[in-house]
Amino acid sequence: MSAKKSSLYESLTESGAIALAKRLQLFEENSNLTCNEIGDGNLNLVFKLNDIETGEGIIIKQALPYAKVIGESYPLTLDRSRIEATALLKQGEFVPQYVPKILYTDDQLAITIMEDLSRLQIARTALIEGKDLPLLSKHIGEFLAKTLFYTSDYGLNQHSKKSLVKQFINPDLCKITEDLVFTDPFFNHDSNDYEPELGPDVERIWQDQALKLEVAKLKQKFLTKAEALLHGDLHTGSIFADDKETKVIDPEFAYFGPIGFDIGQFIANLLLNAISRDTENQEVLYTHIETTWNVFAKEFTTAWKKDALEIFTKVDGYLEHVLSEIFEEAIGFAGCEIIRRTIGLAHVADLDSIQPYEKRIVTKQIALSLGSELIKNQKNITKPEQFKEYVKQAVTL
Ligand SMILES: Nc1ncnc2c1ncn2[C@@H]1O[C@H](COP(=O)(O)OP(=O)(O)O)[C@@H](O)[C@H]1O
Ligand SMILES: CSC[C@H]1O[C@H](OP(=O)(O)O)[C@H](O)[C@@H]1O
Repeated sequence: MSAKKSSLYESLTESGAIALAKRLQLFEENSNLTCNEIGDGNLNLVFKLNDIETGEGIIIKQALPYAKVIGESYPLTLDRSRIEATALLKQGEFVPQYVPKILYTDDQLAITIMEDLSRLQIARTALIEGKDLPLLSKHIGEFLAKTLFYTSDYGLNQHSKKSLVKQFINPDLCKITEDLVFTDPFFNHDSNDYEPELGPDVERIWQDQALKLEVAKLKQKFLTKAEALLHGDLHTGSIFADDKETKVIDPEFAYFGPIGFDIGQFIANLLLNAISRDTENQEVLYTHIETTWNVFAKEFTTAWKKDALEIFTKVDGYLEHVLSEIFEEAIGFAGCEIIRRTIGLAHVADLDSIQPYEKRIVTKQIALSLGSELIKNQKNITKPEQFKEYVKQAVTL
């Protein structure tokens, strides 16, 4: 079986990508172009085209009718390309400074052509190399506050919100998250992938009924709480950054879900990087986590006070209630992301590149313990400053 595709669809080759770019007059007809397929993600093709003389470049991203990392046995809708391009354009209305410029889209060919961001570095790689990325959390806090507030029922009128929800019905990609983040890691499922030394720790997770009850509640929120237009996969591999600039890419998992999910995924990936470091180098990550939340809360509050449309937003205590629910859910979602990145199908280089092997195993044990603690203690962690304490507690378990 394969995903539905139009008769116009064909997957691009490097020479096909050059021909397309010239046909679209994105370069001069006689320009001398190079093209390389550079996709290192799990799902799509990414072609980087450069003009040899001027150095100018563009990126052509194309969805395949299946998940690249698994192969044709895992059909996947091409509609994710439309969703990704539409989400980038929508986010660009609120925070153009934090998303790539879109040059062209074609839903039939499942193609998005965008600005080449190669001047920046993928944040995960930069953090693994020990870079600080000083503005990362300030920028992501603002990205989160504005994209989430202005697509929520607080910031949109009822009809506009519903019509936007219709454009972002994304069942295939949501199913991946429902399975890989919220289900498989908590059961003995074939998709799980972990070192044999982690067997007893994994078994403990599968047996932990209190943990599984909390995961069930979080999964239910992911399934039903259409609060705002999420990025849907906001890990540090979906962010380009340097010391001054930040750009968020790859929102093909976008759908209307709980605001805390985007925040939780980002925080989880900062924590995964933190625990991969020696203790003395972890502080910068905890500061990033605090800043992400503080900037998010400040910008969300500003938008609420300035632009809220919902009449109840004027009621004392409602904003505080909404923010504390978002925070609590973010902690729980962060715990699920940490566990799935440790023992599920899709790992992260922060953990998998740790040497020697014994240190990698110990760090993964810490990750599992930390993920479980966050899920079970959502209600007790009420401030971002408390993360450090919980990590320390998890390390000593
Ligand atoms: N706009 C861009 N500029 C430069 N490189 C990009 C751009 N978009 C994607 N890439 C490269 O392609 C890789 C995969 O892109 P991504 O959108 O994450 O694909 P996938 O959807 O398969 O995960 C990124 O890690 C990055 O190296
Ligand atoms: C079979 S998809 C696994 C995993 O990959 C996605 O990430 P990315 O597109 O950035 O490579 C997403 O996190 C999925 O859970």
